[in-house]
Amino acid sequence: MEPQTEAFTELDIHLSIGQARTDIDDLDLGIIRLLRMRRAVSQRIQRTRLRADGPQIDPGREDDIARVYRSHFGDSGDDVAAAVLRACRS
Ligand SMILES: O=C(O)C(=O)C[C@]1(C(=O)O)C=C[C@@H](O)C=C1
Repeated sequence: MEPQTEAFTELDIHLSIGQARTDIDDLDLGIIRLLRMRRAVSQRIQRTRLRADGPQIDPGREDDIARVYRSHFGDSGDDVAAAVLRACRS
């Protein structure tokens, strides 16, 4: 392979990874925005239960949520659900 062609290919790869990383950064900001909105709603529910002298946590509901994440991400869905639920605790 010609050195020039190889250099161009490397630049091409570098640019395309850079663009993809910009896309990922934008997507992460969207996920963070959604997660903050989710946390606000979740904390409202948790506080309502606590004010009524109920438990903060509803394990049955958390199992249902984990099942949904598992159906989308397989075994790692459990970890994703656990992280989401943890981030949304009061
Ligand atoms: O759905 C509820 O009852 C909530 O309190 C919300 C939520 C959640 O973040 O999804 C939070 C804590 C509970 O253990 C279960 C679920």
